[in-house]
Amino acid sequence: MPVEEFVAGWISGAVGLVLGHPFDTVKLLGFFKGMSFPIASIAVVNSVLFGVYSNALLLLTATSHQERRAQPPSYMHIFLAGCTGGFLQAYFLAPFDLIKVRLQNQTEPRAQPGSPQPRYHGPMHCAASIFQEEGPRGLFRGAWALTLRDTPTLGIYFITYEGLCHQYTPEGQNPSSATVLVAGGFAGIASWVTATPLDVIKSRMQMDGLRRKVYRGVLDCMVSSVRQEGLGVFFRGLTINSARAFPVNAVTFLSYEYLLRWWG
Ligand SMILES: CN(C)C(=N)NCCC[C@H](N)C(=O)O
Repeated sequence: MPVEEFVAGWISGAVGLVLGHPFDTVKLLGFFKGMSFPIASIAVVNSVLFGVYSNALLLLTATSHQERRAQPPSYMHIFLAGCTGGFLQAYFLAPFDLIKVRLQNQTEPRAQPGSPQPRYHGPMHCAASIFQEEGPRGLFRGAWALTLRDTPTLGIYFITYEGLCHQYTPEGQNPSSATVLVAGGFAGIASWVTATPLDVIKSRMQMDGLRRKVYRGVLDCMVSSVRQEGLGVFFRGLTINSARAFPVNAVTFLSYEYLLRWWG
């Protein structure tokens, strides 16, 4: 099994993460400032995503990353490989994402002196508290919604990237840096635009049960969110998600492509 894609996925994810960090802190109202935890999580998650995607394509088409320029896989194969990568990475992402969402939603640090202490003191404390209070399964709260969010949207991610590269690259050649940047950026936007409705639901499921349990499941969360807030609820965060997605995924794909070309 080729491992370069796992390593390239990790490094390129970290590069994208550094670029996206200011957007994340805006999105999180400045509460998720440390970089070591997101870098550790991206190491696992992006290497699983890119590694599984590439190895799934290898299984489906019997072509390596280098051979795929001369023999492009079908869009169906790209979509299936992307969905497989998205599905598997969701399970690695679930505990990291839960901790991120729980820390993001802590309002206490903004409060005045004398107000209650924050519930969690940092990522490790948050993980340990969830484990103690909710058991090991607690660390996977919202994982089902996360899987529903990531399985199809990562298929869309890779299909957009490969489709745009194919469109703007002469046959048999590698895409230029400009093409990779634009295709990567639009792949990020396409995946986040389609992921945003379930991203909203996923975050609600991850916060559910902290004080009391409100939702009976993903569907119940969707229905009651729409009943209370209207259809607009599914588009919360769409602008910031898309604005962040372009630069993050442009540099992620650029570094991924160049690392793989460099390693031969
Ligand atoms: C849930 N969605 C839409 C995705 N995971 N899309 C792929 C982009 C991944 C990249 N690290 C980012 O954070 O934009």
